[in-house]
Amino acid sequence: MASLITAKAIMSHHHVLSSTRITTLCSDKAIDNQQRKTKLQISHRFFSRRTISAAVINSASPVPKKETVEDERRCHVAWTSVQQEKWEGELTVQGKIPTWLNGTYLRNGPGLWNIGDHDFRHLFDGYSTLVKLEFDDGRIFSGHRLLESNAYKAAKKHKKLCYREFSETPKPSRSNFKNPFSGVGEIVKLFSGESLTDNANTGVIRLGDGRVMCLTETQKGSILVDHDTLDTIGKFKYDDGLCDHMIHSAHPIVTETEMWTLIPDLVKPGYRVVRMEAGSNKREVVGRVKCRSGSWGPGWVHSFAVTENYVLIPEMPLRYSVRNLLRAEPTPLYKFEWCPNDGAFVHVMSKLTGEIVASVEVPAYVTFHFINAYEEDENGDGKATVIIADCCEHNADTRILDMLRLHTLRSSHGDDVLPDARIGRFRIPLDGSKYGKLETAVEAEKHGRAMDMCSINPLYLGLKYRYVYACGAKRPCNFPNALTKVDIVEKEVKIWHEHGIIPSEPFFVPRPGATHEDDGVVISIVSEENGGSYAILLDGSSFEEIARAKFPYGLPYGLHDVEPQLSPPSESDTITCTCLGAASGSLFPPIN
Ligand SMILES: CC1=C(/C=C/C(C)=C/C=C/C(C)=C/C=C/C=C(C)/C=C/C=O)C(C)(C)CCC1
Ligand SMILES: [Fe+2]
Repeated sequence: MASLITAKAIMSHHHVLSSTRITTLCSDKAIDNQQRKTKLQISHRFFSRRTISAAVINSASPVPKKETVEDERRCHVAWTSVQQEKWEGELTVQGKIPTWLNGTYLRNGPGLWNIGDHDFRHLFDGYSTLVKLEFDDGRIFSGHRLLESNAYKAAKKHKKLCYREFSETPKPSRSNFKNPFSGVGEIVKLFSGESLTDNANTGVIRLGDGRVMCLTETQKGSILVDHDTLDTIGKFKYDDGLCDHMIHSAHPIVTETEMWTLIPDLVKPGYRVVRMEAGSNKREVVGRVKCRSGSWGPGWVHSFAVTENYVLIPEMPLRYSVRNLLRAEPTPLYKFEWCPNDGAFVHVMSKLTGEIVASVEVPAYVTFHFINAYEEDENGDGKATVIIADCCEHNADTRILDMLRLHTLRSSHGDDVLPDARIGRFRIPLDGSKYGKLETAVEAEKHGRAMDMCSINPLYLGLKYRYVYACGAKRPCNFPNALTKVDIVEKEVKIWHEHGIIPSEPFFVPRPGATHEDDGVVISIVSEENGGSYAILLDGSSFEEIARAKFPYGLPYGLHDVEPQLSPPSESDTITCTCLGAASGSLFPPIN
């Protein structure tokens, strides 16, 4: 590892370094003695200083004013593109990293929101940027790197958008402007997946066989990376005929032995539930569920949940819309439409047989991230009677999607504009009842009425659990600005916050040998108001700071860390934690 780390690099970031220090963009001047030996790895070609033109995204939105470079300077570093393609170096640690914490933490997210003079609209449009924290005997070696997706490479080459991103559509070429058949061509390109992006900016997983993959919601955006160098290895080639369906959940559920995911069917609205063995590239269809609502498209499935024996398939009233997928200009709900009158549902499929064992109507909901789910045996006879599934629920309010427009995020004036969210708890009876319940698990005021980007102790995946780590808020805010630990049994919340910060998804790493669910550390990367960034380690139990390590530059907000990937614990097993080695070592089964 040391040899890889020797190429430490420095960058000057115009948000980090004040004019009294280094003022040039992407300068190769040394920042301090330790970094003087470093080698710069910067690509100037692609990153330009520019005027930011904030675009109008829909008729319902007011016309945003044009931003200037000065505006961008003033905007939070969380919403500012990285200034170079890659960096690698050692961070100076304040505090003490636990000696058992060895291995690599990975985070994925959009980190570059402009090509030449064109600025993207939405947080989810940005090009995937991986960040790593390599914990080695109390030291942290870090780095970031843009993912070499075809979408990013083409944009870099042609200095323009070439694929359909979340809210952005490439402009038709001049020759196509007057071509009456170009619309048909666009439909073909969309349905063949050709025009869709492979910008895998959403999640990162480690498969049971050790391969590390970045993901977005297009299947072609499944890209293998080297977790050490952050090099892009190439496309993950699914060895099955299921790619025809183009889209899948961005959050598969991965264990040491298998991977589960959902593939929505846009033509015959429904979902395929698929399973892939560790070491294989072939997914098998375990079962299919038909949508219950009469709407044209299936509900959006960004994520879903599993228990020991079941897969939960959410059918949200926020539905894929083929019409909106095709539009050149984004609608208020981008590729989706809101159809609450057609009902909201949750389906439960047996992992073993693929049979649907429950399909219930529930109150309308909007969720992107399921937290966890488990089976409950209310009669005590060993037979599950109900499924509990928790998610970050946005009070059935779709405004959150539009709140994540870059213009809105960048023009924060201290107003309290973040719509409320809560931990939504589904109770799904397995007795054939028609209806399920959706309740608030913990009074939302306690976590600042913000709740998203969640994680749990990965050893409790699919099992009864007690603690949720997530981003919450200290109001007023326009984005979650605090880390929270929620005890969903005692209904208590701990908050960690510093003025002006935007923390990324907290990632819980259990301590080897732990006997309590919250015995471990929580890792997050924080973007600061002054343009800086640091990695933070909190104690999983007290939720107090253990250590932090400052980056020599500011990092933008990131979406997700590597997903949990542990075998469910059994009484006699010693479990090796494999969160990319984030906590290498042996863990004993947790005690409930
Ligand atoms: C929807 C289609 C696509 C893209 C989908 C993508 C990139 C979805 C990403 C969703 C994410 C990152 C959701 C995160 C939500 C976080 C929230 C709500 C945080 C709230 C904080 O308060 C394409 C792949 C472009 C193709 C067609 C369809
Ligand atoms: Fe996500």
